[in-house]
Amino acid sequence: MTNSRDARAHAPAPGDASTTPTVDPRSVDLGGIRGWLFDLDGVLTPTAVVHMHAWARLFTPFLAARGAAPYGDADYFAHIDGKPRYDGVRSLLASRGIRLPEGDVADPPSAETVHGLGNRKNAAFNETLAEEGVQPYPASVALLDAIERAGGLVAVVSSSKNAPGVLGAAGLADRFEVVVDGIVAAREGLPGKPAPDTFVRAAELLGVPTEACAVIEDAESGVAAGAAGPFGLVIGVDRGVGREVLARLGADVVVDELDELVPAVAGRPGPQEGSA
Ligand SMILES: O=P(O)(O)OC[C@H]1O[C@@H](O)[C@H](O)[C@@H](O)[C@@H]1O
Repeated sequence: MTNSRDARAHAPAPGDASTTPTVDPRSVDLGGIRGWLFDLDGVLTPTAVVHMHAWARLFTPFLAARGAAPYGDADYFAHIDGKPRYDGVRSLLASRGIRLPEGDVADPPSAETVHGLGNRKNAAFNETLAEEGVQPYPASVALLDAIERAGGLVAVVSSSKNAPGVLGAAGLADRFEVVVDGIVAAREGLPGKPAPDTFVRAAELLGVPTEACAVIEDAESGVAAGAAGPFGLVIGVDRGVGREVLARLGADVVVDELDELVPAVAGRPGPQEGSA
């Protein structure tokens, strides 16, 4: 998929130091937006934290045993957040100059391979999810409700192969016409975030041109993916990455909670059309 940033004149290039101030969520112009592409973990559900803790359970003892620089939350945001599972492992290992054999998806969690480590983290993630369950962010559900009332179309775009389980546990499975997750991406050979391809695919499945879609993301890799594609709007949700970082990476609007966008969605003139 080509990088078609040129279609979006309103956001700074990723890494551009001259950050343009983001737009006020209450007055953002949503006139052209008909499709809404939601990230899952950290946007719809608080499961980014579950992922974060599971990664820490993996990498804290792993790095200590190798005498490498200790693992911290900053590592999650910089190297792992929002990326597909094994890409997260590769990025973190690269940050410490550690090379491991790739192994295979069937590797047991005890294997000292890229896939073994990813599988170890996944076991920790599923353990926590089963113990604690998951409730969606109420403010995100409020935005979903407003979009539905306005006739917009919604999709989930997640790097996670656990997305169906998380959506089901959160009671959100029936809310989405389209889900492009880690399973779909692997099946279709789509590169994960920060590449824009999974978002582009979701727009295509919704039947809405990318220029009429908004990308909603909390992760650096996810906002970068939105900024790398020809999307109408990139909305950053600040769950810890920081407003400035999200804006610098290309978020046009940054919110603390998604219900900040409800007035703008509700104030739209007339119902939205279903497809392109
Ligand atoms: O659940 P999976 O398939 O291991 O996916 C991993 C990733 O899924 C993403 O949705 C999270 O934002 C990441 O931080 C996480 O590492």
